[in-house]
Amino acid sequence: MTINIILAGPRGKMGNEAIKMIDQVPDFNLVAVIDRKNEGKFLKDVSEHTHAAVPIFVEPEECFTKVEADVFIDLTSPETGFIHTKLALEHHVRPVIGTSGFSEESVQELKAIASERKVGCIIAPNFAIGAILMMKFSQMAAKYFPDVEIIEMHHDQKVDAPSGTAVKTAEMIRKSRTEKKQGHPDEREELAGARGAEIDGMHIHSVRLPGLVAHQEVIFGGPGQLFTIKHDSLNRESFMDGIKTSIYKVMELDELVYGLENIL
Ligand SMILES: NC(=O)C1=CN([C@@H]2O[C@H](COP(=O)(O)OP(=O)(O)OC[C@H]3O[C@@H](n4cnc5c(N)ncnc54)[C@H](OP(=O)(O)O)[C@@H]3O)[C@@H](O)[C@H]2O)C=CC1
Ligand SMILES: O=C(O)C1=N[C@H](C(=O)O)C[C@H](O)C1
Repeated sequence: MTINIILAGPRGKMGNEAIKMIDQVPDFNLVAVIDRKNEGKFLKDVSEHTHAAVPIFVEPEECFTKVEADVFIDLTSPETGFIHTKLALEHHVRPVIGTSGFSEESVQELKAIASERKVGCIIAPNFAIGAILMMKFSQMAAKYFPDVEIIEMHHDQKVDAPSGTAVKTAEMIRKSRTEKKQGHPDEREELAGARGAEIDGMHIHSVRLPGLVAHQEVIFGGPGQLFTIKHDSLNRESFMDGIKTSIYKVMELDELVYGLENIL
């Protein structure tokens, strides 16, 4: 079985790691990349094993029109990722999307296109198995601890805040938590943003520092006790098993799945 893959964002931190992973899986074949820069006609030195040169496309539409592929991976930015995903679905190339920051409306719009065209698609705010468990355990804990604060910490090159993982965590917690406006009823921010972002009365705090990769703590509080669930991605290899699993799984789907927890 050979799965032909197009990847967008090859010069990025994740794109680079994903190319190494694709190269190591005998079933996977990188057939093209989409990049807003094209310094050479072909992608050089990306692979010790890819024998054919991999063409670089600056125009995504041209890429999907000219190149036959089974799966499309996006690791860029939310606006670009959304445009790419739409194009991939329209060309019947199954998207596996790691790019974070898609709005709920964007996900719903893509879901409708995927269903209408019967094309598999996976959007995963986090591909690390430990992060998925952190979200699942948080969902379980929220049934007993409705008071919760989410603290996500990332490298200082991250453009979107809060992280896709933090938003997904809050969405999953929402399913089991009795809705509650947390903190003192008269609470006020003396400095705008002091209490972080809010989803259904839960607060999300975003920390950005050099030295960090991707980390999240979900802290639950109850009378006389605290309960903390924590996950750390120490490098980008932590996301690769999830991408690999998604590439195989998306081949069997005919609709959009949002979140890796739904395919594991
Ligand atoms: N789902 C998951 O498990 C994970 C998801 N992510 C997400 O993946 C995405 C990429 O992360 P990361 O690799 O760290 O980021 P990087 O900034 O390192 O890489 C992003 C790449 O996308 C390119 N890009 C950005 N905007 C555009 C655009 N408008 N058109 C074309 N290319 C563009 C950049 O090009 P240029 O260099 O020219 O700016 C760059 O090469 C982010 O959304 C991040 O949150 C990250 C880690 C794990
Ligand atoms: O930008 C990152 O690095 C990461 N982004 C994703 C997110 O926004 O949740 C996943 C992971 O946290 C790393």
